[in-house]
Amino acid sequence: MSDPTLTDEARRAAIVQQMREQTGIDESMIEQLVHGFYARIRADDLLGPIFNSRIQDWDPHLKRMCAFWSSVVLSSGVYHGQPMRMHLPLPVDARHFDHWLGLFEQTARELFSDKIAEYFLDRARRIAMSLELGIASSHGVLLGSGERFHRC
Ligand code: HEM
Repeated sequence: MSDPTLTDEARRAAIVQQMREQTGIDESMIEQLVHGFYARIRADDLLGPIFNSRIQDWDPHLKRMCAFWSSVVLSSGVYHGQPMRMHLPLPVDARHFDHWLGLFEQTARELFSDKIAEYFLDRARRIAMSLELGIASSHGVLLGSGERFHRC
C-alpha cells in the first residue's frame, strides 16, 4: 500500500527510485545511450539524411529522447509526445527499422552489461515493431504476425 500522505510528486519519485534499483539503470546511463546512439545516427549513410533533414536543433531532440527513455525504462512519466504521429510521414520501412535497431544494439552493448543492453533492446524492438505496423497500416498494408513492411 502506498502512503496516503505522499504527494503525487513524492509517489512518482519513489516509483522511479524503485525502477532504478530493479533495472540498474539511471538517468546518466540513459543520457550516455541517447547521446552515443544519435551521434552514430547522424553520421550514418542510410539514416543520417532522414534525421538531419528534419532536425535542425539537436539539443531539444536529445532532451526529448532522454525523457522518452526515462519514461519507458524508469516509469518517470516525463515524456509527453506522440511518437506514432511523428513517424507516420517518414520514408522508412523494415530495412530502416532493422538498421536503427542495429545501431541501437551496438551502442547499448558497448556501454552496458548484456543484461542492461537487452533490457533497452527488448523495449526498443517492441516499439520499433509497433511503429512499423503503424506506418504499414497508414499505407493500407495490414501486416500479419511476423510480416514486415517493404516499400516497392
Ligand atoms: C526507421 C527508424 C526511425 C527513424 C528514421 C526515426 C526518425 C525520427 C525523426 C526524424 C524524429 C524527429 C521528428 C521531428 O521532430 O520532426 C523522430 C522522433 C522520435 N523518435 Fe524516431 N525514428 C525511428 C525509429 C524510432 C524508434 C524505434 C523509436 C523508439 C524506440 C523512436 C522514438 C522516437 C521518439 C520518442 C521521437 C520524439 C517524438 C516527439 O516529438 O515526441 N524512433 N524519429
